[in-house]
Amino acid sequence: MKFVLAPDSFKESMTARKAALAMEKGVKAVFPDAECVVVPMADGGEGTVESLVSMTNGEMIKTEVLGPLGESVIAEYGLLGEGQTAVIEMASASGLELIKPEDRNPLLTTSYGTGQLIKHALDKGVSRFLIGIGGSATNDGGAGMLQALGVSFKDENGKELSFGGGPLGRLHTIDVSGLDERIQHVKFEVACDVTNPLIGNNGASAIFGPQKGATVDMVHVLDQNLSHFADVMKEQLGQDIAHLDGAGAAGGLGAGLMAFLNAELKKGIDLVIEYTGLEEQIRGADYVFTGEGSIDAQTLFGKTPYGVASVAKKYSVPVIAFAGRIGNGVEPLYDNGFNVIIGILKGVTTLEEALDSGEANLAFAAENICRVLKI
Ligand SMILES: Nc1ncnc2c1ncn2[C@@H]1O[C@H](COP(=O)(O)OP(=O)(O)OP(=O)(O)O)[C@@H](O)[C@H]1O
Ligand SMILES: O=C(O)[C@H](O)CO
Repeated sequence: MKFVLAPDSFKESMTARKAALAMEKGVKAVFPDAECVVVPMADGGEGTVESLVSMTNGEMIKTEVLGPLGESVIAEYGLLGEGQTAVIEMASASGLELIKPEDRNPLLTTSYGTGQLIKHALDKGVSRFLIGIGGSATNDGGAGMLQALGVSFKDENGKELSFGGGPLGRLHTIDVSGLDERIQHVKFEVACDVTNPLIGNNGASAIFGPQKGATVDMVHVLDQNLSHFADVMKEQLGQDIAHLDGAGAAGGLGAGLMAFLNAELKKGIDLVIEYTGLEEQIRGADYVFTGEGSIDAQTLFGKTPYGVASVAKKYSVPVIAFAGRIGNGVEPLYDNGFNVIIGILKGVTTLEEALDSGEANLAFAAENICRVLKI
């Protein structure tokens, strides 16, 4: 009997790998000879690097880069087991969590450190990048990342623009002649957390500017600046990306990646499914176990267990989903590949206790499900 164990992390309780191993423990208690394939999942956001690195026996690489305010930070990225693919979460170098709330200012913050991570991985000889974008402190259209890779953004006096979403309003000339030439030979795939366009009422500045410290006036300036950036890109590079889905992700880093690095933006979960080879594992499996901290009405909108269940549905493999918390509105999941949704708690406890006992509770729930399967 073959089980594919493909949960996401249970936030603040266990990583995806720990959750998968807890499931394995439960399965083995009932079916000691079962084949268990552990596939720690993620949706392109937090935990993606860790899951893909552990799945492929890759390595984590740490390096010093410039943080969002130009300070020095130690960021990390993953090199997958085959040695050809780098997996980078932009938030590691340019994330909101790196700055104290009172210091957040998207007029000043830069994505430069993300570009330095890309450069570091190019030096290791990779030919493919998976970049998770979101959770950024920045609103610079990816200009900082591009500066780190050799692109020059000049004002009308020929002076290089300083960092941040503020100076972009003075952009006059884009010079791509210094762009790292290795870029032409590598493929960029981007796991995007949102589909917002670059500018306008639904754009990067209006929707995500405030969480990065922008006041109402700053949002206005930032939006105008990104709009100017888009005009210059259109005029000088022939790239019209301002209204494309995802161009506004991570303060417009989505736009910069598409326009300059020819990157393809995809849903994070779809990329993780592809990179983990989940589909090949599920084909021919008897059961798929998935799960996440919370399974609720949002799960249907592209969350990890939904992605896993969609693949299983294609091959008619039954799916059992485990959750710490089951919210309202999960019924549509039963028509979308989920056969069963199980809450793992044994009884009423505090959240703290529940989070602490996650692995034991999940293993016990998985064991009990297997006991049902065995009847
Ligand atoms: N072991 C657990 N037992 C009980 N509840 C849990 C457990 N682990 C997580 N949770 C609940 O799930 C919540 C986190 O949900 P989840 O892991 O799905 O993250 P999310 O932020 O909802 O989703 P995403 O990571 O996709 O944005 C926690 O706040 C907690 O309420
Ligand atoms: O970083 C951000 O701006 C948000 O997570 C949306 O991508």
